[in-house]
Amino acid sequence: MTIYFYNTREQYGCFSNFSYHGFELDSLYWYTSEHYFQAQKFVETPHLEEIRLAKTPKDAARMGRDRKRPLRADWEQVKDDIMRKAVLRKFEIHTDIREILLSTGDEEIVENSPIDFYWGCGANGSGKNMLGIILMEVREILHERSQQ
Ligand SMILES: Nc1nc(O)c(N)c(N[C@@H]2O[C@H](COP(=O)(O)O)[C@@H](O)[C@H]2O)n1
Repeated sequence: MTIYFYNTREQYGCFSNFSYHGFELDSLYWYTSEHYFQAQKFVETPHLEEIRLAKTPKDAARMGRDRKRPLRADWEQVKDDIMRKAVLRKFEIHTDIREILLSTGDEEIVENSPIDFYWGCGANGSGKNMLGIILMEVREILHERSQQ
């Protein structure tokens, strides 16, 4: 049965990038994977630190999407790998949610976002669901590691 997630307060909310599962990555501490993802839009500029320290993941997303801050030129080419890196780190570090991810077995995982047709499935289910796909990739990596 397909596993849907979106709101951090609902079942499987830990799969959302907005869940408070912090980690160290690139020698810096990140409150959430959303903070990390949004800040990477501005590498080598002061906006990275500004977003890293955003009070909430919602603030980090708002700041990262605000085009008053110039987006790095290669963003479309690198964004999927940046998301992979952040999501893998999050589930490597936090044993409790790693177990939740592994407990989903081979089920399809879908970010049930009514507005996001890239990372989620969008309002009518036709979205790419890239975050769900990345979560399934990370699950596979962690499952293989757990068998070694
Ligand atoms: N909770 C939540 N609210 C939204 O408005 C969203 N769009 C999402 N989806 C997440 O947004 C992040 C990507 O943002 P960009 O638009 O590419 O900057 C990513 O974490 C999606 O999972 N979630």
